[in-house]
Amino acid sequence: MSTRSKIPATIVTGFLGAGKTTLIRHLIENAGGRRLALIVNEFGDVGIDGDLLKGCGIDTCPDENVIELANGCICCTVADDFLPTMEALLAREPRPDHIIIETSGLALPKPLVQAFAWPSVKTLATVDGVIAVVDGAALAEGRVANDPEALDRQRAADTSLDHEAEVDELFEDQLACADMVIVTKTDLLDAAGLARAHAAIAPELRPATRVIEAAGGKVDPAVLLGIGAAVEDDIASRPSHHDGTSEEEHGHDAFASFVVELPDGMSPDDISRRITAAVADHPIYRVKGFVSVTNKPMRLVVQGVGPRLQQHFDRPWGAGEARRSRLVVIGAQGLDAGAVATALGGRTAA
Ligand SMILES: Nc1nc2c(ncn2[C@@H]2O[C@H](COP(=O)(O)OP(=O)(O)OP(=O)(O)O)[C@@H](O)[C@H]2O)c(=O)[nH]1
Repeated sequence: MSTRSKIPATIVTGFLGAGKTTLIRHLIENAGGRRLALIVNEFGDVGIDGDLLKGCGIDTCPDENVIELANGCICCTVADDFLPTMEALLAREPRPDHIIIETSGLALPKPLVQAFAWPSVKTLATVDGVIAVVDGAALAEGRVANDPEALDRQRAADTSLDHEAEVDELFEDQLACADMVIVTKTDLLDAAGLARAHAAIAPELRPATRVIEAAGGKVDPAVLLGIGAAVEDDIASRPSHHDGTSEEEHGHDAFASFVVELPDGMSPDDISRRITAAVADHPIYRVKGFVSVTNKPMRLVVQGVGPRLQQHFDRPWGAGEARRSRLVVIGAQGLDAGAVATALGGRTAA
């Protein structure tokens, strides 16, 4: 048994586009000297979130402390990807003070918590808390995280699948596992919208779960870290729709993901118009990526969550960096990659 104290780890879960990366970015920037290590998992195989979290220029969170796991959903690859990564991280000197794990928006948090009961991890680390991030604006509009009309069109086209049930179950699992819930995007909400968002999550919460509101991910790290829940010892009190199911039955088959490569010369307005049209016509939950705009030295970050779209230039393209324009698209199973790529004015990347 190690005489050293266990390293606390915080699992940040939440549906696609809820605001996990934004919350973690603020946390890194305000970590107050704590040495943080991040494990970032994405459903698609292009690491957008990891890239956004790297290069934040904070000494206590250098790039090598941001580890990307982009081979699919972390909850399905626990033994192959997550455990070896954790073991390597726990062997590092100096040890991190705290580990933050951002799951993909489609991940179930519980299998990840269970990994902390593995002997190689249990003696060295503990789950300090599970934080579920929920999209307050989407909840206020009466959608968990998706566009109900697009889903209805999809269901009409494919009656064998119940995508809404999959999304709802995932949402409920993420909330039922949480020690703390962050209701994001409150800057977009009035008091009535905020009340609707709270009402939508209330039935899913365990009695002790704290709910915090946030705009722009601004939550004091002292609130997020140090919950001390030792979640791996309390797993039985966190019900899941997927208890007793195998990895194949987690329901990720209900989702599709691909990358669209855009040609040079598209303007931010072109891209915005095209994404808006594609989201209106196809069951797309999430679009995100980096775009090279002609004659602009800066990289354009494109973020779509359901019908809501944001763009900003984040940093100059590096000297030796290929200026590629690539968007990750995540949607319901059966999403027509070719048709979406055409609607976006590009082609699917190999
Ligand atoms: N207006 C507003 N936008 C927000 C807020 N938090 C996040 N966003 C935006 O929502 C979009 C998604 O935010 P992310 O932080 O990338 O969400 P995520 O949960 O990490 O997304 P995935 O990893 O793809 O599941 C981005 O365009 C953010 O700028 C907020 O508090 N207010």
